Amino acid sequence: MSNRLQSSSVTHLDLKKVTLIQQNGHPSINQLDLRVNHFERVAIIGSSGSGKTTLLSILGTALKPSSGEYLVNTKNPWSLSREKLRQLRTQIGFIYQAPPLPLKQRVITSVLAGKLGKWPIWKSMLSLLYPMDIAGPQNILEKLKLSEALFVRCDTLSGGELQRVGIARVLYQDPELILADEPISALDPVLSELIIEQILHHQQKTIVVSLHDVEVALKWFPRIIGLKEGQLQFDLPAEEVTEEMLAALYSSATVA
Ligand SMILES: Nc1ncnc2c1ncn2[C@@H]1O[C@H](COP(=O)(O)OP(=O)(O)OP(=O)(O)O)[C@@H](O)[C@H]1O
Repeated sequence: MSNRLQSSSVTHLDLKKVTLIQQNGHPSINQLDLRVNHFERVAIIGSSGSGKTTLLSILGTALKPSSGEYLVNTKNPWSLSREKLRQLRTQIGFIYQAPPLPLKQRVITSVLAGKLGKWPIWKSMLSLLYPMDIAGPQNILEKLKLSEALFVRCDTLSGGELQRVGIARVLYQDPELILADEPISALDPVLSELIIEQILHHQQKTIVVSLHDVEVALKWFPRIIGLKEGQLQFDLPAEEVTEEMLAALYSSATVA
């Protein structure tokens, strides 16, 4: 069996009436039905607080639904053994708005950490002390216009540079599912386009990205999900999203 089709492979994702209630009793995601198919490219748009990060966190198994069902390849990840869930998570890469990188760490170590879940323990431990691969991270950082940062410490980088280190780490991880939360929030328009292109570069991945930049979403993603108050406002091919739909999505009027 090929490496890409192990039992931990991520082929499709299903949310069935999923609700996520926060500690304050507020539902960030409310009765959401959604299916994401293998190798799909999906952009989630919606105003601040509409639930984009929460939805991505559920898809990435960082948050467990309060009710409803989340299935990865027809299996509930929360019913898997600890080891199976760990294996599944090695196939999920999460790109954060502000990546939680140890600031004293060198960039190369932070990028190599993308493989920690996939390498044997001895190699992972050694890579924290001595880079086990230089060409791999260098190659990815070059594509993200950050090759000069390979050996510098993360605390010497700007917010946009740090954001790209977080992206490099996930690209180095080479997961089957990429979830990206506002991956271009700290980048200028030229870099934003380049980075989105790099994230989408590999055809054999399922990619779900939240974006505030609607133009970028419509230009690069064939499927657009409009989220409002934790519910689907629309789920359409990009070419069918109209100005009126966008105006309603970002208006303060509440969901009926
Ligand atoms: N830990 C938490 N405790 C309580 N409420 C939370 C928590 N995290 C998020 N929320 C609330 O859940 C809702 C959805 O938040 P979420 O971060 O998913 O939105 P978002 O669409 O990603 O917002 P943004 O575009 O500003 O990043 C918001 O009302 C937010 O205040």
